[in-house]
Amino acid sequence: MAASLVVAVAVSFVVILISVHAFQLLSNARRRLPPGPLPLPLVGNLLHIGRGCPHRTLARLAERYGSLMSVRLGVVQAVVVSSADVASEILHKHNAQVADRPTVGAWDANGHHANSIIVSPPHARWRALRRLCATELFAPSRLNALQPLRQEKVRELVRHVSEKAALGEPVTVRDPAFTASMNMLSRTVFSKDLDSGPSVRGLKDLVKEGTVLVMTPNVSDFYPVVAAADLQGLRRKLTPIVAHAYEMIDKQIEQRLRDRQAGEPRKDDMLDVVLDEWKKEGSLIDHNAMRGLFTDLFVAGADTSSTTVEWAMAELLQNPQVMNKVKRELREVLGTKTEVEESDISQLPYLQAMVKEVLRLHPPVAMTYYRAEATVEVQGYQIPQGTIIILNISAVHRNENTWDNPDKFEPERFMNKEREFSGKDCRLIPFGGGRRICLGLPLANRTVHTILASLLHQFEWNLPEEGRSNGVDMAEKYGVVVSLATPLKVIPQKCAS
Ligand code: HEM
Repeated sequence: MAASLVVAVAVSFVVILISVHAFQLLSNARRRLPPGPLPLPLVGNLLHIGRGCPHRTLARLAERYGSLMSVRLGVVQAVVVSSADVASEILHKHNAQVADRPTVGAWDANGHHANSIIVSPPHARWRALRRLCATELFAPSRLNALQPLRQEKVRELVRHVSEKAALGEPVTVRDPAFTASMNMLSRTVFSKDLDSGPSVRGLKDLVKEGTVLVMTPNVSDFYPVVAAADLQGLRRKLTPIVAHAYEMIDKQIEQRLRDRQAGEPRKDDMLDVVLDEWKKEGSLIDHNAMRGLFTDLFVAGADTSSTTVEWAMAELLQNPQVMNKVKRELREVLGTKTEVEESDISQLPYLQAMVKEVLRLHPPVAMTYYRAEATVEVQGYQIPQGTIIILNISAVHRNENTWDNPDKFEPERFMNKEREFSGKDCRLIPFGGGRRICLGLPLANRTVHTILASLLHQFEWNLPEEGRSNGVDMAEKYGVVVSLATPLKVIPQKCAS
């Protein structure tokens, strides 16, 4: 009797599941969703996407289903954009309706979701913060004024590599590049290093551990009804990490307020500007918004820049003729000057073309995510309100309808071409586009070019023995950034001055 009851319940469950699924498929067809692989009950297309490098799997699926493709992530409806034309419709024509972000379960640790500029809905406080960033924090005049503080960090990087060169030891490129990017950012925000002394590993580890947790596929994001339960404990594990980051930021805020009271001169860095804004009557920026903004700048800023440096070195070692051309340009433009400064970058068109090509082939943020706040029509299909829009930057950058030899590393394709990262030209969008375009673009541009130019101008680079016979392992690892799966190790040799 009991056994037949269990069978009856199980059969009813399967019938309900199949009916709901069939109903969903029918209503998808009625809603004119873009085509896509057939979703399975409950898991949707998660099995199609797999766990390795989703930007690659989705690009392959798009070859079959089109550059606007439906996928279901668990029970969450999404569409994937894989061409410049469709990206342009999303980023230009409909951007006002699709500039929200999806909820990221783990990101709500310590209430960070409400404070984070990266995931905030595009409403009043987010707009106020973005305006402040564009007009003040990342304005050329402020970045120029803080340049000497960053230059000290470039010198420190060169000193570190020189020591390795003197010992004949290899450098694991991503490590000093990460430290330099993090410190250049920290100097721009707080006029000091946050990671000197015993906390060096502290800040670095916070960012690394935090990003791993955020990028772990999370049941909460695919089945929002169970999000509160935090079944994998990702939000719980991230909570002390965010709390620690907030604590570090609070210390900087408190110290600066004390300095102000003691009549210390202003530093006019990002912290000073944000504190001024906070004190204004009716300001939308409160203590939590400051914590959210500064935490997000470190999360978004350091790994992206250092990963770009590592990919660039990897491509240059695979393409010695490009390496020689960049070095020759540096010699011709800088002459006997050994130190590269941010103001030199505009005189180095081939270096800039090379960085563009690196960001085309290896965009560190391979996919970015939006959420439709209203139903929009794109390419004759409907994207219903609430749908997640995945912009597959990597697929757009390797689309063969846009690029000749899309997988080939050819910086020359950017020489004498007006192709900037502003998001206007959707063929090249490593910083995303529309209202949510990367906030740190102006600083990232300076950081990446200066670090790379310094490393290339001052050193010769050679692969260690095993790399010389096998070449660089260019396999990717997916995370908040897409990095080389095997960290790149190279032996520096100081150039004769
Ligand atoms: C090579 C370096 C970098 C790359 C490739 C990069 C790329 C991106 C991309 C693709 C997005 C998503 C844009 C979109 O959704 O349309 C983004 C967002 C963002 N980036 Fe960057 N980024 C870099 C460096 C930085 C730096 C240095 C900072 C800060 C100092 C920064 C801060 C941010 C922030 C705060 C957002 C979220 C903006 C929002 O949602 O309103 N990024 N970045």
